[in-house]
Amino acid sequence: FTNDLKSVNHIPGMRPLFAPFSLFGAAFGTRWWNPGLNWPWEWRKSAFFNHTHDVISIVPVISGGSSVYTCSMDVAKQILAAEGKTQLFKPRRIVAGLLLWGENIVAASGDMWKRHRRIVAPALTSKTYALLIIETIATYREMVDAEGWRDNDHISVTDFNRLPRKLALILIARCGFGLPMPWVDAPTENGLTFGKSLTIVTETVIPRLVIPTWLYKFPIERIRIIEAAWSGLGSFMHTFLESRKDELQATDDRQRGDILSRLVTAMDSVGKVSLNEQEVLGNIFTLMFAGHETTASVITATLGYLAIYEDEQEKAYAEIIKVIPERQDPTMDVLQNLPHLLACFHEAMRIYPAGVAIVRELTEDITIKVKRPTEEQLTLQQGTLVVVDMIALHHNPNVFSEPDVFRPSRWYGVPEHDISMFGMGPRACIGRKFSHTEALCFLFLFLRDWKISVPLRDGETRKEYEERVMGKAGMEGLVLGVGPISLKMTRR
Ligand code: HEM
Repeated sequence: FTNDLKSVNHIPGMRPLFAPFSLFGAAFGTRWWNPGLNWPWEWRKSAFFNHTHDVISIVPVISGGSSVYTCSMDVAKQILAAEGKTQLFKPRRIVAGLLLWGENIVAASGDMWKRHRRIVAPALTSKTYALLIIETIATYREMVDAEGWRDNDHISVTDFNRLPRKLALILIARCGFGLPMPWVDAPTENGLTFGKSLTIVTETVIPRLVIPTWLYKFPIERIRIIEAAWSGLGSFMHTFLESRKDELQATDDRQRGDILSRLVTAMDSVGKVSLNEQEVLGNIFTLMFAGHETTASVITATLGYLAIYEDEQEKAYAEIIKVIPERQDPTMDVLQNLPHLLACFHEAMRIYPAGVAIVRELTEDITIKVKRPTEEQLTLQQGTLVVVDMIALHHNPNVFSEPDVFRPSRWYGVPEHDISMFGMGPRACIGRKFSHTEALCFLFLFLRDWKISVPLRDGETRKEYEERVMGKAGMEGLVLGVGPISLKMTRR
């Protein structure tokens, strides 16, 4: 413990029994003696001594390694700017959940990361975004039919969160990989639909890591279903990849524009632009995780806030009907011309930054400048685990005034590369445009057709509702999201 304190330069902070990223830490939940997994949300105001400290340390007394956390934009930028040289590394134990299918862009470090990024980032092209708009419109219509909304003028939906989650998974599957995934799909031999298997797989990464393999032999229904979903999907993906390879070889059609065709093409290349089959699979699954829960969680939060703040909703509606008065469907030009709606999406993302933590291990000492509590230089030692706490950073009153207030106008005119919720430096998100296109297109269609409000309890004010419902956030799968929200919808 004394050595651990020394390794983090005695920076003040928490001294819990278990480290947050350790097995015991995660198992016990958030209590005063154990931060657990939800402390970044629950202690977002207090953890950094009410934001009077730019950095804190967490040094566990019983088990787990020590770490240094920051809630400062300046410090985060100083640390992440070092990426691409040699000073940062993604610890394998932290990204283990992302390695279940193979090496990939999110989990890799150093030269391996450069190779993956060089291939995967350019695989998202203008053709991908054009397809995404077409598919978002089609999927929205499928959803309206399947949910029975077409002939109703007044609708109440509980647990609205499941709808954007399903929409986003369908869209990344269809547009990224050409995978067949309708809103309502047919069951297969083992009773699991393709969509259901994919959903189970994306939701059970942590159980899959923790459950020992021998337990899969026992007749426990829940575990049997998890196993069936993982193995069924594994063999499906293998066959699917083989057939796409044959298709591409037969037609030499390398210009299809979906992400998978680009990745499969990299299997034929050599050196700095090549991937093997396991790496292609690894990237497919990683993009599916990174590309659906994040955007879905922010779409839900945006609608949750717009239902409470009706003035912001009316402003968004006015913007929508101004760009397309005849209720036509949106095009890319139209979607790029919705500054208020985009600002609403960014503000919901600031309050719930879906990517909660940027985690790196230092491969050499680095010296950073901090401002709080006093201006000084601080040396962080090689081997230190450094975490940018995205929740504390985006709720830091030194960066965002009145951070608890939903105020979209704070994002007007902010350049794209300053939208910090997508990360910073060379490893910032490659899916920003994908996420913007999908979210704006869906929000456009939804708000054009429906006026939304919230089901208040008797005598409850909107402010009280906001505290009761929007204050309850937590980890959903691998990302932060608002708890279940209900919406009342009235046809426009
Ligand atoms: C609201 C939506 C999203 C948010 C808030 C978000 C957030 C982030 C953040 C914070 C990072 C940096 C992580 C780090 O440095 O460790 C990141 C990286 C990444 N994101 Fe996103 N993301 C979103 C949507 C997407 C989508 C739609 C895709 C894919 C289609 C995607 C793919 C990726 C990938 C592949 C990386 C890793 C980049 C690298 O390491 O080089 N993300 N994202």
